[in-house]
Amino acid sequence: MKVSIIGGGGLVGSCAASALQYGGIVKEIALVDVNQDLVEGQALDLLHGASLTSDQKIVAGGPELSQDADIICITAGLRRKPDESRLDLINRNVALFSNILSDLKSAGYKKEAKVFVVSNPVDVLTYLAMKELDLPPQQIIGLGTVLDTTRLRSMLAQRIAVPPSQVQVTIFGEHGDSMVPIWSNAQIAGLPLEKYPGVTSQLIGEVEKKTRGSGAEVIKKKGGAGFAVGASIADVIHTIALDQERILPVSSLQNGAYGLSDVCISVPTVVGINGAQSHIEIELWPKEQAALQRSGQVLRETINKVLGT
Ligand SMILES: NC(=O)C1=CN([C@@H]2O[C@H](COP(=O)(O)OP(=O)(O)OC[C@H]3O[C@@H](n4cnc5c(N)ncnc54)[C@H](O)[C@@H]3O)[C@@H](O)[C@H]2O)C=CC1
Ligand SMILES: CC(=O)C(=O)O
Repeated sequence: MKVSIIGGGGLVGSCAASALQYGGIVKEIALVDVNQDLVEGQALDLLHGASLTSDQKIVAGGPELSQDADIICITAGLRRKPDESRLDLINRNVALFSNILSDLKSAGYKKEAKVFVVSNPVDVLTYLAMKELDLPPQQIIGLGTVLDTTRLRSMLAQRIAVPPSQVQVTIFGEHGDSMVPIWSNAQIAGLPLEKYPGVTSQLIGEVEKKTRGSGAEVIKKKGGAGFAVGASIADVIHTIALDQERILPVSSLQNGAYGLSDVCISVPTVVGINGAQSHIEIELWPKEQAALQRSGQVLRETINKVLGT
């Protein structure tokens, strides 16, 4: 299993590469970036730790490194400014992303390749990749609300002093302001969240607010997300590589579940070796269902505005 990371010289791409190195599951990590010195430096730094981590091949270079990749992860992009919404970023990022897709098409890629989009605004760029690349839609996946979901679980766990892995709550919708935390099915170790000792609606509201503001808070304090997004990327890549068919809130093209269609957005998705294999539809509270529809509309309107499709 070979993974190429386009934007691998940057913060997100290099943190993803480091998480993949510790994971030890993929055999080859190829870092691609327009900043040649930076990407060579990142690859060298990873290589220096190889004898302590795993026996992976680590290389750096240009778009040709994606030709034989099984998963092409795109993290290249401009960062969000602290006061800028992720959707505002699209005007600056769409041209850059289109160039990357053109480079990919010129260099060539495997027909079984999975293209995994992380650059923001991730849902819109996932849709653009799906339109531009000659691949089945299920092979195009966006990170979607995987990062938001781990942020929510981890911070809720800290507030109520339980292990983060025992918190079950998922965010659907846009990776952005209209994200929809699904509290109707939330559990702690299989127990209903609302009955768990110490959980109040005020606490839930506070953790939700903190999660919505997490991206901006991290940008303000350290320039951008790195470790958590790197771990999130590695989690999705390992799920594909091991064909685990785990249910993850990745972004993918919708074809009717939850009344959503012709938009890439996060809903629970079975992820395996074929990519985003199917969507799982569950009953939501009416206000959650309505919020998800609104989130889909936000993305559709943006796609109409900036891509004209
Ligand atoms: N979906 C998500 O959950 C998250 C998405 N992001 C997004 O990830 C993107 C990258 O963020 P950072 O790594 O912090 O930025 P960064 O500035 O550290 O890295 C971006 C890298 O992309 C490279 N690059 C630019 N144009 C390129 C091209 N045509 N081909 C190859 N490489 C190219 C740059 O040289 C740079 O090394 C941003 O769009 C950011 O908003 C960041 C965090 C979370
Ligand atoms: C930058 C971004 O999208 C995040 O940290 O959530």
